[in-house]
Amino acid sequence: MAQLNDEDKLKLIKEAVKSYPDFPVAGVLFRDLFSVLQNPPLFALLKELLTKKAQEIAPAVQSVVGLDARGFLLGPLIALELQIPFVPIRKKGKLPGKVRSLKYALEYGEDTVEIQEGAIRPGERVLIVDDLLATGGTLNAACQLVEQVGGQVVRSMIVIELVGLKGRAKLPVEVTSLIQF
Ligand SMILES: O=P(O)(O)OC[C@H]1O[C@H](OP(=O)(O)OP(=O)(O)O)[C@H](O)[C@@H]1O
Ligand SMILES: Nc1ncnc2[nH]cnc12
Repeated sequence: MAQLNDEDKLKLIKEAVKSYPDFPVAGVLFRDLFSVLQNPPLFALLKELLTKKAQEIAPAVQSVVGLDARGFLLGPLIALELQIPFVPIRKKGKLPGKVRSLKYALEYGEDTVEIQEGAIRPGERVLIVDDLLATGGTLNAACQLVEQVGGQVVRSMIVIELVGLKGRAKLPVEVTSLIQF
């Protein structure tokens, strides 16, 4: 795969994302990144592209924040490669110690996400990573939470952007997506 350019690599990754109509509810076309992770050469390409992109869009970033749950599959790969801390944002009730919480609206209903106090130093330059951007509610809540504990969100990055849902319009920070549907 060494002779492929980045565009070719992204095309292969996009082709490997399996789509499931009407999951988890009728009317949703579910885009499943796990089908890429189940293919080691493609997973390696994804890791390479994410790390390269992170260095490009967020120079001097000091920590990577990943979102529960699928952001935990990607964020640590980047953080380890860049030798900076990985910090999780989890759904309510999963993180020990003192936490800061934020409730946010979903398409239907609401959810709460949390971060550990002290996980990010004041003024720290943060890159937020997740697998997918749909309505933008989750990523927007994550940006707010990082700012509330004193961090500075310099950029966010996701693998899959569902363009039709216009999630990026909801975000206070620029978002970079590798592939778009
Ligand atoms: O842009 P939004 O409309 O907020 O949707 C995007 C979020 O939805 C999915 O997570 P989900 O909440 O399904 O959790 P999971 O990763 O635990 O499956 C996805 O991994 C994003 O985090
Ligand atoms: N269509 C979708 N596919 C996968 N994950 C999602 N999270 C929110 N919408 C999604």
